[in-house]
Amino acid sequence: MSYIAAIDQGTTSSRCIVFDAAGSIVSVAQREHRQIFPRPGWVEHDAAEIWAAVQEVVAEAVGDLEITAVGITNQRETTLVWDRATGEPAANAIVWQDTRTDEQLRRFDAAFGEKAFHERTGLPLAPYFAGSKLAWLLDNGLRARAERGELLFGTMDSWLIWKLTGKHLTDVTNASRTLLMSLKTLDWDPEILAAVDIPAIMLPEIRSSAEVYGEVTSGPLAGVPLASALGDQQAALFGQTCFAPGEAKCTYGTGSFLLLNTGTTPVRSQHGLLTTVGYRIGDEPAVYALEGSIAVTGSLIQWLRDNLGLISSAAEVEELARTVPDNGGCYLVPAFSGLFAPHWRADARGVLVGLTGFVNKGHLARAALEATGWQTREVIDAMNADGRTPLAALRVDGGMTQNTLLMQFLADVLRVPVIRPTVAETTCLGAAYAAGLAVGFWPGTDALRANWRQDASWQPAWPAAEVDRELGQWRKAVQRTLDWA
Ligand SMILES: Nc1ncnc2c1ncn2[C@@H]1O[C@H](COP(=O)(O)OP(=O)(O)O)[C@@H](O)[C@H]1O
Ligand SMILES: O=P(O)(O)OC[C@H](O)CO
Repeated sequence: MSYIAAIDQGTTSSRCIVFDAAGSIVSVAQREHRQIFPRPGWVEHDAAEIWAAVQEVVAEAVGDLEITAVGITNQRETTLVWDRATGEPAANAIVWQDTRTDEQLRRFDAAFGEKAFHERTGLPLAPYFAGSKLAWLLDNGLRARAERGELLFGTMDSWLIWKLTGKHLTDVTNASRTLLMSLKTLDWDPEILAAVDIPAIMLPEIRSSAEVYGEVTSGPLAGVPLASALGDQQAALFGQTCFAPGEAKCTYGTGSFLLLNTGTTPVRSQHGLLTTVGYRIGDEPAVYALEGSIAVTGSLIQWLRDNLGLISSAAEVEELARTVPDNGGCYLVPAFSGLFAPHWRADARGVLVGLTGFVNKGHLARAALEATGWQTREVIDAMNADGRTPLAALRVDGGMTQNTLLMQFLADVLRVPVIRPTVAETTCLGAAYAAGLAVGFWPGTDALRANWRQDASWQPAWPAAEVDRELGQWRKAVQRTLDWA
C-alpha cells in the first residue's frame, strides 16, 4: 500500500499527516515551536527550530510507510531571509501577525501608491503581507549582503522546499501574499521590485501549486517527489474540494480565513477583501479566490488561557461560556494586530466594552467566542456588498470547529447552514491532494470530491431581529478600537 504525506508548517506548530487514497488519515505527528515577542506588536519564529520540528514530525508520521509523494502547506506571509552558502537563517522570521513595518509601508505608498499595489497584487498596503517585512529586514542590516547575492528570501514553503530539495522555489499561492507578485503575469512584478528596492536576485522562482519540484534529498523521505506547495488557507480550500466558482470555506485556527473560489479571472474587491491565487495545478490556468482574513480568533482563546489564566485548555472555553446564557452585554474585539478584513486598520487595538459589575468570566468566554462569529459575519457582508452571490452554506474546518457552541453561533449570525467535514485536517489534506494529483496518485479533482464527507451541520435558529441588534452593538465596539496605536 502506498500513501501521500503532507507537511503543515503552521503558526504555532508543525505537523505531518499521512493519507490513504480515500483521503483518510493514516498517521499524524505534531510539534509546537516558540512564539518570540521581542516587543509589543512584534512576533518572530526561529526558522532553524521549525526545520528541526519538521524533520521530527516527518520521521514520526512516516515511519516505514511507503510514500508516493509529499506536499507542503504553510503559514503564509511569514518572512525569512537565509544565507545561500551556509543555509543558516540571517535573522528570525517575521511572522504574519507582526505589525512593525509602518515606515516601510509609507515608503511603498510613496514609491508606487496604494491604488497601484491593489490593482497589480490584489492586496491592500498592510504589515500582514511579506513585502514590507522583507523590506524591514533589508533596511535593518541585510541589504548589502542581499545585493551581493549572498542571501535568499522565502516564505515558509520556500524554506522547507530549499531544505528538503536544495531548490529555491515558491508556489503561486504563497507568492500572491507578498505584495510583489503581479496577479496577471503570476510572476514578480519588476516595476514594484524597482520602486520598493527589493533585489530580484534573492527571490525564489514562482511555480504552480501542484507539480514535482524535485526529490527529497535526505531523511525518511529521501527520493520521494516533493510535488505540492500551497499556503495553508488555499490548501484548506483545496482540501474542502471547493473547485467550483462560488464555493467557499472558512478555516478556524489561530486566525480565520474565508476563501471564495472566483474561477480563473481575478476579481477585485471594493469592500476590503483580498484577491489571491486559490491554486494552480501544473500548467492549467490559475484559479483565483476572494479572501476575508481575520487575524485573531483561536489565538484569542489561547490568550484567555495563557495571559489571563481563565481556562486551562482551549476546549474548556466552551464549558465556561455555557455557564451563562448570553454575553451579559460585553463585547471583545481582539484587534491585537490591528484589524484585518474588511477594515485593514493597523492603528486599531483590542477593546473589551460594555463592562458592568454583572459581567463574569463566563460572559468573557462567550464574548471571545462571539468575536469569531461577528468577524466572520463582517467578511460575508463584504462579499455580499461586492455583489457576490450569497453563500448557500459555509464549509468550515480547523481546531475551533470542535466548539459546537461557536458553530451554532456562526450559523445564527451568518444566517446560513454551517457544515463540517469528517476530515477536519483539510489543510494537510489539500496539500496531499495537490501532491497526489501531480504524480497521478488520484486521476483528477472528481475523485477528490468523491472523498468529501459531511460530519456535522448547524442551522440558523436565532431570531433575525436579535441578530441585527447584537450586530449593531458589535459594530459600535469595533469603532472603539480605531485610532489607538
Ligand atoms: N474547543 C475549542 N474552542 C475554541 N477554540 C479552540 C478549541 N480547540 C482549539 N481551539 C483553538 O484553535 C486553534 C488551533 O487550531 P488549529 O487548526 O490547530 O490552528 P493552527 O493551524 O492555526 O495552529 C488554537 O488557537 C486554539 O485556541
Ligand atoms: O498557521 P495558521 O493556520 O494560523 O494560518 C496562518 C495564515 O496562513 C496567515 O495568513
